Amino acid sequence: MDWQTTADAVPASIVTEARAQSLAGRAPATGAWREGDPVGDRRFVHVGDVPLESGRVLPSVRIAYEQWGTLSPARDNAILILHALTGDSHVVGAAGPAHPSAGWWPGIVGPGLAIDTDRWFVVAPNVLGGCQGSTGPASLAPDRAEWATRFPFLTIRDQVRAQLAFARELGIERFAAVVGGSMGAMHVLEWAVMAPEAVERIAVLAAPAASTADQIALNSVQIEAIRADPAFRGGEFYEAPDGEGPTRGLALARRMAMLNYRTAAELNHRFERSWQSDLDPLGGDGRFAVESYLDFHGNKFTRRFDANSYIVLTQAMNSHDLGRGRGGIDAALARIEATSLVLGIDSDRYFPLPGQAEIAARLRHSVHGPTPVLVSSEYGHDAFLIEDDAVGAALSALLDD
Ligand SMILES: CC(=O)SCCNC(=O)CCNC(=O)[C@H](O)C(C)(C)COP(=O)(O)OP(=O)(O)OC[C@H]1O[C@@H](n2cnc3c(N)ncnc32)[C@H](O)[C@@H]1OP(=O)(O)O
Ligand SMILES: N[C@@H](CCO)C(=O)O
Repeated sequence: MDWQTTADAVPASIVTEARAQSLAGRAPATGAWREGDPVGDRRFVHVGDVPLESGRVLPSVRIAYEQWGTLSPARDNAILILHALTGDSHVVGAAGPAHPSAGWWPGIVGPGLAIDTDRWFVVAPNVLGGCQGSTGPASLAPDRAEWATRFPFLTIRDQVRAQLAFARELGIERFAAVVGGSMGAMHVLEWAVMAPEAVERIAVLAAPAASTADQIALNSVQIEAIRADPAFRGGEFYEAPDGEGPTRGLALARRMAMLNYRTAAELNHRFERSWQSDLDPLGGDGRFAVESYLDFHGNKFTRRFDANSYIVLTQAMNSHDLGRGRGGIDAALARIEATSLVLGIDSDRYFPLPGQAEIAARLRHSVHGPTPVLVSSEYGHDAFLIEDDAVGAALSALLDD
């Protein structure tokens, strides 16, 4: 199938009754993109049924994506970018009616940047289970009602299987590079093992070879924060009579996650002990600036994300184990043939450096030898989204190899 002609914007006429009500003014129960919403730069491909590791089959899967640059006649200049937990296909570009947030990697992808769109054809799909256009819990199942709690448990490998089908639909047999940070890097590792013939280079930024007990624990309390919100209704909140979704639980999960993504040093340095209001501590509400910062990010997040999607994607991250069924992590890493970049951040308390050191030590074709490229940053895990100079230089070295 021709990649240019498979892109089909969902017709505006496909508007569910529930969505029509929310468009008519009722508060939306989810921050997910839904049929009938503005499409913006999104394109869609239908990849059919996706068989899952669990033995179930997810039918009629749709993948949303965006693209930049021009695919060469030989189709040999494509780069696949895979986003982190709460990212989406909007890697670069403005916020607007179709995109609640501006692009998340504007300093890395674009003309003249590390991933130079004058040279490379860049394509970025929204992950399976996500909520910005790809099939996920807020999408309509074949019976035209939301999947909600009927949506299956997904693994990182299930999501990569959908991405492989997506690449086939685009007609791209081999990527010059598959690049991702955090959850996206878990997908990158699986690409390198599941489809070595389709991957020339990989960039693994700030992720482990397998989620550790500590990481699973940090993730699981966030899931529980969502489930404890009465408005979660066991996951069946899309048709709630009052239109309310589990925004309190989702915002709390995001606040907790932000503490994994940033560092004590940054928060202490940036906010000190300052109060949010000039009136504090004498007549204000006792709120510290750092609390306000977390509230801000928690609340903003609920406007762009779906609580069921957050659970599905977090569980997928917990499932991550490159060595499962492959004789262990070392054996799986030894199978990787791609030219590789592994990057870690010295202050990352979510996916700490030893996780990347384990990967780098086992890869045979690393552009920087047996240790990860080290990014020194105060920002912690989120540094892969913020430290454009260091991350860009490492990516340039990989792509010039
Ligand atoms: C790979 C992916 O795709 S992940 C998706 C991208 N990630 C996200 O969007 C996560 C949410 N965003 C973030 O975590 C960050 O904005 C990053 C990582 C993208 C960039 O980090 P930074 O540039 O350091 O932004 P920072 O965390 O300081 O947030 C800035 C916001 O906090 C607000 N803020 C700062 N202090 C306070 C405070 N005391 N009270 C309330 N709000 C505050 C600012 O007004 C600013 O608002 P804006 O986003 O509307 O401009
Ligand atoms: N800020 C990133 C961190 C997770 O990698 C996100 O929200 O997806």
